[in-house]
Amino acid sequence: MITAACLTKGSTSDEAARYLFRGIDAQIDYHRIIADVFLATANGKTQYSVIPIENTIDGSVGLHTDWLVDEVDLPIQAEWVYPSIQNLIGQRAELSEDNGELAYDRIVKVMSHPVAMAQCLQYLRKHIPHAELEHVGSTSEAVRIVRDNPHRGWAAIGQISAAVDNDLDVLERGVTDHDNNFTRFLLVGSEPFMNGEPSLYKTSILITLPEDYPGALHQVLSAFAWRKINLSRIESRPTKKKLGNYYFLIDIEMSMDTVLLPSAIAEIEAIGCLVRVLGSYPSYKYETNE
Ligand SMILES: O=C(O)C(=O)C[C@]1(C(=O)O)C=C[C@@H](O)C=C1
Repeated sequence: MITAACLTKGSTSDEAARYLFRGIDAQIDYHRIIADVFLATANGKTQYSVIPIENTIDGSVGLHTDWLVDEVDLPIQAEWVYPSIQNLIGQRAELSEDNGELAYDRIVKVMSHPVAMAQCLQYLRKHIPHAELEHVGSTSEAVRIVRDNPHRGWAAIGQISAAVDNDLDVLERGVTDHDNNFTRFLLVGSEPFMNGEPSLYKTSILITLPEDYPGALHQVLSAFAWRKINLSRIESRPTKKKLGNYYFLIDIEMSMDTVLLPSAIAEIEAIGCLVRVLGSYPSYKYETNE
């Protein structure tokens, strides 16, 4: 059996974890905030942590990236994408007109995870502009708070499974501002992970450029370019040491066990860059039978 830490039961992370672990005997250990999800594995309580890292609409999740890079030393062992379908959840009887139609004006507060909320901002602005928006640790926590506070005009943005588990109604389905909304998740931990045939292998590295070296980033990229190594993402994040200082996170579409990649990294180190390998791992596509 494998063990994995994840955000609260009924969250998008929970559904995504169950998808990755399908067919595997896995025990999921739930936590209210992402710091505790990381720490469960860092402190040896679970083998893995399930981390949402990037969303189609809202982009990279900065806080989670910073934890991965600065706070723990847990290699990435897999990545996968999972659809992020958000719904407006609450008590239908309390929040609808006599004819059963949703009464947006009765909703005084909407709660959700900041990333889930960000995926629905245009919807909220259009239909419930008067409501207070409140961020909580996960979408499922938002649903639970709404359940525990009936008759106050509160609603949550979250998963259908959380509505069912908490005896609440799905007031409106699919309220994200764009279709095809997916979240990319990472599985981090010290042991390799495989479940089925990955669509490709990736390696993620963190690069700190030497100071006062004009064209350093250009040289880094050219080490990959002339070897025809495909990069799928490059992102800069502040080092938090000095305004204007950044490190670069690069996702490479290649496993570390090739001759090419270690030689590219050696070339980058030779110009004075610091390179940290965050993991070399299988990448899984989302496949549905529907
Ligand atoms: O709150 C949840 O349901 C989560 O799993 C968190 C989270 C995130 O942090 O990115 C994960 C995916 C969703 O797209 C929105 C929120």
